[in-house]
Amino acid sequence: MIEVRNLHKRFGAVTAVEDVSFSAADGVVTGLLGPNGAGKTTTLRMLYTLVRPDRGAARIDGLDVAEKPLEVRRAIGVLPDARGLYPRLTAREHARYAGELHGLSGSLLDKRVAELIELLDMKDIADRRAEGFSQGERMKVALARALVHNPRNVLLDEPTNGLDVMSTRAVRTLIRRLKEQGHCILFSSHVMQEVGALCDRIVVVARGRVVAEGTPDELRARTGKESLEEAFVSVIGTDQGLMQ
Ligand SMILES: Nc1ncnc2c1ncn2[C@@H]1O[C@H](COP(=O)(O)OP(=O)(O)OP(=O)(O)O)[C@@H](O)[C@H]1O
Repeated sequence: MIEVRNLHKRFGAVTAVEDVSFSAADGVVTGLLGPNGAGKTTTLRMLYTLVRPDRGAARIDGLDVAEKPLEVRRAIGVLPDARGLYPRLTAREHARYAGELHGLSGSLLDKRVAELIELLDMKDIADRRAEGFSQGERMKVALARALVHNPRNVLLDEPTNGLDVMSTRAVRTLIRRLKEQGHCILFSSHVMQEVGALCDRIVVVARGRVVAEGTPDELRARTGKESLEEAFVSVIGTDQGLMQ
């Protein structure tokens, strides 16, 4: 469960996030949708304790991100915007290393890593070094690393960015599975089709502010638009940066 209340963050003269509030419940896929520069990544970075909010608060499973950063990090799995892999480690070694950092070991870790390799369809790359991996392969490794400790809350920054159709489908299937298992999933995207295909609730952000929030049906009803696409354009005021 993620609760964000009145978050603010400035970088010098740039206000990246201005009074952002929303909640993301367990067993629900919540999408943070907005054009480039809207403040999605900065919001996620505050949630995963990389950036300290100037004002406001965020809680993950009741833990305040500024007061309990270590506990928060244990309760979340993060796919950050920079996927940085170690070129000399294999896909399996990446997942194992992340698991060890979370205190997993022995047969429990072996089993979990094998499960993720199966789930993410990574068998053919599992024991290859990451050097030279394609974008989709890198994404799968980063996802395995994010999920190895079976975190209750999963934060994904643009998880399907640059993926082909098959890899996008694999990521969508994984997200649906996590939802069925009761995880809280928050993902950011600037692609409205992606958010429309996956999300139960959508938080629309533009220029650092939440401009609309609700289920796809609620957003359509509120704007009086038949398609979700038209509803988004209506709340943001432009379709710039929201189409793939
Ligand atoms: N470390 C930083 N220093 C200075 N400005 C920053 C920093 N991080 C973000 N910003 C600025 O804050 C604003 C919001 O950026 P952010 O990355 O949060 O947007 P976003 O919605 O994730 O965009 P995108 O879809 O392009 O990733 C932008 O104007 C960006 O240039």
